[in-house]
Amino acid sequence: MASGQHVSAIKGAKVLMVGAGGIGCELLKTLALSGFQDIHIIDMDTIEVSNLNRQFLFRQSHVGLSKAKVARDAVLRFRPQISITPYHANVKDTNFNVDFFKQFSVVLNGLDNLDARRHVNRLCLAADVPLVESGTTGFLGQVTVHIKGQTECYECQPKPAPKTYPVCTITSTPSKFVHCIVWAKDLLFAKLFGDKNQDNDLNVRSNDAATSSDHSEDIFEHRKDEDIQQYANRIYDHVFGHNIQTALSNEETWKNRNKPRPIYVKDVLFDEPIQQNGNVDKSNDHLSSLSAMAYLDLKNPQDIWNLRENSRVFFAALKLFFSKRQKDIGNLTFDKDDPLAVEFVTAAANIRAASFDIPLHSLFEAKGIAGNIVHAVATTNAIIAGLIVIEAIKVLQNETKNCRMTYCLQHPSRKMLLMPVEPFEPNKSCYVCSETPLLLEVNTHRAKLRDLVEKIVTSKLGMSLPLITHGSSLLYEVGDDLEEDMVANYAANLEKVLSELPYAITGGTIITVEDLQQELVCNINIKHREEFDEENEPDGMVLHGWTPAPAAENSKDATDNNGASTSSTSKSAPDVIEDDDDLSILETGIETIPAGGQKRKLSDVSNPEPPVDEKRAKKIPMHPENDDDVIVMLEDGNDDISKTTQ
Ligand SMILES: Nc1ncnc2c1ncn2[C@@H]1O[C@H](COP(=O)(O)OP(=O)(O)OP(=O)(O)O)[C@@H](O)[C@H]1O
Ligand SMILES: [Zn+2]
Repeated sequence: MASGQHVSAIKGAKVLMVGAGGIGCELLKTLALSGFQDIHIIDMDTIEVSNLNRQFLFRQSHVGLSKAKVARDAVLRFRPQISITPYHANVKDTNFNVDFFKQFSVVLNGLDNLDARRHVNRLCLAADVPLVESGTTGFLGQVTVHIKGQTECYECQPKPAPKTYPVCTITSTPSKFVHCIVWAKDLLFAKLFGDKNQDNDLNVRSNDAATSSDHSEDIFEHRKDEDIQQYANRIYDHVFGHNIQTALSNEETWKNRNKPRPIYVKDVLFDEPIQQNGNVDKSNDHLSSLSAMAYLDLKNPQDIWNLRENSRVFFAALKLFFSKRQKDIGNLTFDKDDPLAVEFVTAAANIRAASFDIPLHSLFEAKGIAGNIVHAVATTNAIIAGLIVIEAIKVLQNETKNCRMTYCLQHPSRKMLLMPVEPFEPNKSCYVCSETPLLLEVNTHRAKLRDLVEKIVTSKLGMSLPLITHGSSLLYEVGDDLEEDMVANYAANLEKVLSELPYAITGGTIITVEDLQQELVCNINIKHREEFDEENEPDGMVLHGWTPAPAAENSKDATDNNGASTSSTSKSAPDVIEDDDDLSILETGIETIPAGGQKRKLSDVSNPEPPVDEKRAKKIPMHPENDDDVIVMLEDGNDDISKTTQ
């Protein structure tokens, strides 16, 4: 039962919700039913069919409409007296500035990507508004509370780095299906359909220079007037036959490994007239329905195709791309929502798997691995939304000491499914919420200002509207209202190496990087360094004191999820207490949390890396049930795992 104090805190609150997806729909409903009267919602998306299974405020007829607006209308139907203000917009838009944030009593995030989360964190710090942050991945979830000066900010702790694999495992010695998927998606698919100028390690290297396929770079080019089937055969024989044969010549590699088997078209489709493999004209012309499975009459995506079927899908998909989606070729990146791309990648991964004697997988499974998909669990979203509201109410009543970060586990640990943890104090060396300077090692005679802006300021520090100064001189700035000569001046600076800028950046220089919208200011100490390791330091510069986050959050920032992150899923499956059937769920209601509750943190739930601070090492024991089954990856730069529900 809510006390009078709760009621007035709730009624007087003006709340900003960011994200009206899986968590957001649950959250809006719970806020409305809890008595909140003034709710603002920002969401940039429109409703998709795939949202309907769990985003219960939306119906089929809403597909294509703004999530924020439809969510408002749906809730007003059962709470017509409250005020809900929707914004169909990106929270990074400049009109959502510090003044906009200042009007709210608390901000509640139901987002699905780090880029937006970091942005909101910074605005909340600048506006001094408490933030309740959340995320879910399948059965796992978390709610954390961030109050300026009192608790950690969202960026005080390192975020999980994307799971990566050694290049040689992918190109030469795969041992798991996921390696074949990465090869098919990031190398073969990218080579055939993506940007031709991108580096690509598809070709294996041979000890014998004469047979090295580095010489056959143009093998992947579709030659003018070449029949598509011939082209497809050539590619097939090259990547599954010739390249494997070449790899076999590196005998050292196979001393302690099973040798792969080269596979050629003639071995697999020996009795099939080649032309029948690609009667693509039967296929429907509508892009979204272009499907190799459809015209090969393969119906069940959960079937595991044999080598021959995979080969037929490979040819059909490749031919459909070249005959029906010619315009896309050269611009494609793998998209889990592109059925033809999924078919191609599944087939190619399976053929490679067959070559390396790795068990084949169904399209359904392959899509899950390739798209970093962890199936969403509506109940987790509902639990997390409830916890967000509980924490928000504590924040509104200034009961900061009672706030808890709560982790929702997949299996009970010590009879608990919900694990509350006392929030930590701000990290004194966090460059976002403290003023600790960063250190950048860079070759100031080689790196250009453009490198600094793109590799550090934008991608690592997550600044949208940066301004770079050295002493009192302005080196670079972004904005709509800049004068023409300034724009030209900054454009010229971008192309200059750091030591040749009008106000030279050299070893010992301190530059200031600022984001005007986020009101974030960072000082960066520059340290000149001559050499960088190409493999381990590909940026040619190293930033210290920065919280690493998944690379290039490019997809729907890209593609995806509500949150708890990727690789963490595999590493953080909580301990299963097998004999514990009668689980009890620890109540985390405002009244029931023991003051000074357990000070321990499931750092692995949100962070697969070892705890930075020894204090944090008191983790709840965990072990993945089966590491291989839950592996997910982020090579494509997606910051988070995506999820779907079947
Ligand atoms: N920068 C942003 N500004 C505004 N809204 C955002 C921003 N980034 C993400 N969102 C919103 O956050 C919500 C996250 O919800 P959710 O994780 O359920 O994703 P989804 O896109 O609805 O579903 P799925 O990714 O599983 O298909 C989405 O509705 C998305 O539009
Ligand atoms: Zn911080």
